[in-house]
Amino acid sequence: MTLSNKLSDPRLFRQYAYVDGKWTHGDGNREEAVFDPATGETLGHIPWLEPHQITASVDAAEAAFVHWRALRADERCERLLAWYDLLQANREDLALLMTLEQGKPLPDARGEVEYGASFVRWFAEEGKRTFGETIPSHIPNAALGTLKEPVGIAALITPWNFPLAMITRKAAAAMAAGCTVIVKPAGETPFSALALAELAERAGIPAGVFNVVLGDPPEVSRILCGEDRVKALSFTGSTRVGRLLLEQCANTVKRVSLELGGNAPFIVGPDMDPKEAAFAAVAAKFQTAGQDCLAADRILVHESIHDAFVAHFAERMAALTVGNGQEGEIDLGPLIHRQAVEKAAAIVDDAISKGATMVAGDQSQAPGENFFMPVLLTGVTRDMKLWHEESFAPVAGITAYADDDQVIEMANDTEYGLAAYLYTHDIRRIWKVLRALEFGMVSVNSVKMTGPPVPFGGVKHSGLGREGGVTGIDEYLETKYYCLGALGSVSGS
Ligand SMILES: NC(=O)c1ccc[n+]([C@@H]2O[C@H](COP(=O)([O-])OP(=O)(O)OC[C@H]3O[C@@H](n4cnc5c(N)ncnc54)[C@H](O)[C@@H]3O)[C@@H](O)[C@H]2O)c1
Ligand SMILES: N[C@@H](CC=O)C(=O)O
Repeated sequence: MTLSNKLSDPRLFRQYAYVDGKWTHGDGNREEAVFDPATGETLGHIPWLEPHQITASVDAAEAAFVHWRALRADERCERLLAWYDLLQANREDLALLMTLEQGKPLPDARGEVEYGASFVRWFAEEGKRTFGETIPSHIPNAALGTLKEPVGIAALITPWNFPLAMITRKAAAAMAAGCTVIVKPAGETPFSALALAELAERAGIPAGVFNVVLGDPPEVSRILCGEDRVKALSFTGSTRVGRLLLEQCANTVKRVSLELGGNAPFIVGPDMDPKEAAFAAVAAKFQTAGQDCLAADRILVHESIHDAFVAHFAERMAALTVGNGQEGEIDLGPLIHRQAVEKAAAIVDDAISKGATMVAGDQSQAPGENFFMPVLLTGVTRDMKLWHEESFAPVAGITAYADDDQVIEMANDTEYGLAAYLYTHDIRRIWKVLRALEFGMVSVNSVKMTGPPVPFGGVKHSGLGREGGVTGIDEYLETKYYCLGALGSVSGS
């Protein structure tokens, strides 16, 4: 059965790029296969656009910008809300597409569709609140103030782990601000992006406002980052590629937003119930099979409850089911590809060779070549890759600590600064640790921390800027200051 036959609406499965409102194939006959990571089956093919076709997407976005920015904010809001309604109405198909190309369990994929759609609704509304300000004038008979104006064309480059929400969190903000966008999704998961384009068209988003380009990643990004007409780049992905793109944007002095890697500490205080904390840590570590920028990568547990915590963690972890995300009650789907499995195995081997203890994680039970069974390691130390690198795999590492000062220092001992978790009910400890953590987001006694009202983003090498929340739209707005002089009757009010 082909993929389109599995969908209620077969037209949501597109194997073309989407430029200027047209489904487009590559002029050079280059293409890429897309696989189901659970089965290795080929789901379809996508074209790689040629350089002149990427430039044509910029032409289209430039032409569309003139009209899109001229709409009233409430007119853009109406179209974005129509898009939101279509995402909701097609939730099942979008979730199935996502599970097939990304591997995450269907309930998680449904959750991501909901999550991704929520950004469209949020920014549809926020677009109506891009207020400028009135500035009390220090210049005689002048009126001073600011206007908020769209920056122009935004290039949005996104990863495979959240194939839909990482696009809508950027695109909805940019489009609500009056910008036009060129999306370059990850080659592993293009079909969610293309379904978004199909639904954008049905929602009445004009041609050229939302474009999806496909191609060789370095080639596409070199063109988009080097294009002077592209005024903003928003990238979500690895720190390695983020650094590269930041350099590429230097010549054209673009607005750059970067949502990069994480290496989240999960700190458990001595006052915590070890079972409650261990169950929370399992949830924070294994979502999306550990392929999550918020994954609890370094679990730091007070020495007084360490052994009990490890026992509860192992018990909860043993109950996790691993398998094809389309089937039944699955907790963990496959990793995205075989290289990810090999990287996970190497990180585990490295930790064991440096003295970590493997409590659980029998890979002979893996249900396929892209699957990695959850691993629990104790005695993790700073010389191990598991401490410094984002494993992006279901590998949990636990380290004991002695006091708050030590755990703060340990938690901050990473180049990353995206998210941190803190589990304790001691308000003094909460305040002290929360303030001392060098992370953009700190979640206290809660695994869930994200959503549309939240300013999502990191410090240090985890990125630049914030997405979502009331400030997320600012990434796509310029502030224009005005001074209206010689007004005669106006004084400095
Ligand atoms: N901070 C966040 O909000 C957030 C959210 C999701 C994922 N991430 C991060 O994303 C990473 C995982 O995603 P990934 O493996 O897709 O990341 P990646 O950096 O390999 O790829 C991200 C995007 O960049 C493109 N790309 C890859 N190599 C490129 C190159 N040399 N030049 C130009 N473009 C290139 C890819 O095609 C993809 O579209 C993790 O580090 C994760 O933490 C961060
Ligand atoms: N889970 C994150 C994405 C990171 O990979 C989010 O909620 O945005």
